[in-house]
Amino acid sequence: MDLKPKTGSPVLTDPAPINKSRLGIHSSMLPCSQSILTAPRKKPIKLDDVRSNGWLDAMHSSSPPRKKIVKDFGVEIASDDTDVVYNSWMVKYPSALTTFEHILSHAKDKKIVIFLDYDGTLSPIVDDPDRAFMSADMRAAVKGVAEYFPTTIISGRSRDKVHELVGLTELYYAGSHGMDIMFPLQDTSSVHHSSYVRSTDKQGKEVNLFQPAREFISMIDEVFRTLVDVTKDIPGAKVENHKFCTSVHYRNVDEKSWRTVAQLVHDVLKHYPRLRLTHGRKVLEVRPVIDWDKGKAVEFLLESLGLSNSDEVLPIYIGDDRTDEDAFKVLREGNRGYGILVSSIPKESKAFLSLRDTLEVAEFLKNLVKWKEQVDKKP
Ligand SMILES: O=P(O)(O)OC[C@H]1O[C@H](O[C@H]2O[C@H](CO)[C@@H](O)[C@H](O)[C@H]2O)[C@H](O)[C@@H](O)[C@@H]1O
Repeated sequence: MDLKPKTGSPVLTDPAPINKSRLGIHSSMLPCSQSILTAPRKKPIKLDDVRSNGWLDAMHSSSPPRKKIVKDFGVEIASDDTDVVYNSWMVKYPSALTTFEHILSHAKDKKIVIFLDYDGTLSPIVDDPDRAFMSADMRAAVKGVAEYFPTTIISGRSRDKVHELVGLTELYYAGSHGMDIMFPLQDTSSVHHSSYVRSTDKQGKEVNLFQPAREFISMIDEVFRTLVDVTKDIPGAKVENHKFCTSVHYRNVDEKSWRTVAQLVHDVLKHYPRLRLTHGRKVLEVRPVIDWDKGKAVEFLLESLGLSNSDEVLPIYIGDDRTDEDAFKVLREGNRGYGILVSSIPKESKAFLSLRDTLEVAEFLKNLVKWKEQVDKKP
């Protein structure tokens, strides 16, 4: 895998907009038989102006309100009918709760491995990123699955921050969109990466640390400080430093100023050809131009944990964000496991299944635990 930083202009990779004609197309939910949906991607665009390069459009479509989604289907639908739209979308992305038995039939004789995104998956989206807490019920559900199945949280946040928010020691953490992975010491001779080092975790236990963007730490810190400075007069703008990437939030910025935010970030990035921009939920994410994302992190972890044999292992990845699409894609294209999209609105995705919100995520995790307890009880 090529981990060398590439140079060139930052390129936006926005997902395809929702295509009404795709609604209602039934696809089998079997990982091995479902056709691959290749969302058309925008061509790389030179970053000159945030309106012409698509940044603003992407900002408006990020985490859109329900009304806007309905409009995007190209038809005027009374709000009561949005459930009809959601239900037809679910033909393509069935609920992981109602198809639970089906998932289990694929899990038979296989080891389930769980990957969980944090924001929007384990904690509901809230205005203040510092107050995105998990409920006690969710924490218990995550603790439960981690007791039975190898479980990793893969977040855009820094590893330390997401560990602090989740507060559990019995699982693994990958921060900065998978660019900072801590995993247990074991025989790593099968791992084809040399970029991991020995380290110790918070409990003083020896672990492996994989940080493919290590050389970018000081650059990210510099950009973080610049972004804080240039956005300081924009009410509501918030910049976070995640060590290997940095985020500029505009959720609490007046929509009239979104263009200014985008232009400021764009102007800073012009000086950093080795950094690129991606879009999250009302957040602009600046990260190194390296061939690494949540999908690569999933592959790396499966390999590092000795779980890469797809005949014996069933990975399940649950996430809500555009960055989770990279992981869904890896599972779909590798014909293994299930990507589960958390969304209460219809959204084009590479996931196989869906869950409506964090409450359904907790229910799904608890169902897995109940099932495993029953299986283990059987003589
Ligand atoms: O990969 P994730 O764990 O989903 O992290 C992605 C981003 O999540 C956070 O921002 C999002 O959640 C906030 C709290 O609900 C919300 O206020 C914000 O609008 C969302 O974009 C986090 O703050 C970002 O840094 C992460 O990149």
